[in-house]
Amino acid sequence: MASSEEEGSAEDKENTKKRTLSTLATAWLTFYNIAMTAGWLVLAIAMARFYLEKGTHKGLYKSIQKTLKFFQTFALLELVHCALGLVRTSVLATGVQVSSRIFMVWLITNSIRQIQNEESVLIFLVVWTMTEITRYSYYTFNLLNHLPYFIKWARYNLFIVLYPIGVAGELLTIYAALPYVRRSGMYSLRLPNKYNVSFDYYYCLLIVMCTYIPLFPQLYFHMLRQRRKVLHGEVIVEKDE
Ligand SMILES: CCCCCCCCCCCCC[C@@H](O)CC(=O)SCCNC(=O)CCNC(=O)[C@H](O)C(C)(C)COP(=O)(O)OP(=O)(O)OC[C@H]1O[C@@H](n2cnc3c(N)ncnc32)[C@H](O)[C@@H]1OP(=O)(O)O
Repeated sequence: MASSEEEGSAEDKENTKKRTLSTLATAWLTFYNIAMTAGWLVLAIAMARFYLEKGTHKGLYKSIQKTLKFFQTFALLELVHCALGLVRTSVLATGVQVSSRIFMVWLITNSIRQIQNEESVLIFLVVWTMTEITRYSYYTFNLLNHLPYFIKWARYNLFIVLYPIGVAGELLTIYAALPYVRRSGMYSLRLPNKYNVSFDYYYCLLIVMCTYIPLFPQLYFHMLRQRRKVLHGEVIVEKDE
């Protein structure tokens, strides 16, 4: 049987391990959030400079695409943070949010050059940039225990208008892509083929557009609940947590 001294030292070791892990997690998250805030700030400055110099949004996507692809893809780490339990966040909401962004960047805007100059692309780019600068700076200052109220306010109020505008920009962009996808048959597999499988990217896009109808309200109401919790101190139990 272990003596109470041995039990005490095992408990101490366990506590030290937990503290080290929590310090490492906080250090990593602080680094991650600072890097992401900086990345989206770089994007904001690049977009503003492009517009001031050229006086048009045409060509803007091409000029910022590398930075956008890098930082938006880096956000896949948010799923890892959830999976490892580093953040107390909704896995479902994070999964939908991140996958739809990756989808928009890689499988729509990056893949279909003809739509890159659409106004709708500018809309979601501006909205995403405003959202992410606010969100990541909120997380950073929160971790450092120095959260200015205006950042907290912005994080839990701006989304009320930015979310619907961003979603409208995304849906209009997918809609603009439809004729090009239909004409080119891109990412589609027609029968007959050796796998005996058919896939039509055009119909896939129509389905993705339809999935916004049930999924977007879920995200929006999730954020409204977070808002009530953070700004008004209400205790809320999330179903998937
Ligand atoms: C394969 C094809 C798929 C296609 C699917 C199509 C379906 C599409 C449906 C709709 C898509 C929406 C599209 C979207 O791209 C549109 C826009 O973004 S428009 C712009 C406006 N957007 C927003 O405002 C985004 C809002 N969303 C979010 O903030 C998050 O992504 C979300 C996951 C939705 C919510 O975040 P969360 O649940 O994490 O809430 P909190 O921020 O309050 O955080 C909860 C706690 O976790 C801590 N946390 C989270 N992350 C971090 C971090 N990185 N570092 C440190 N701490 C973190 C946070 O502080 C909270 O902790 P505590 O409770 O202790 O304070």
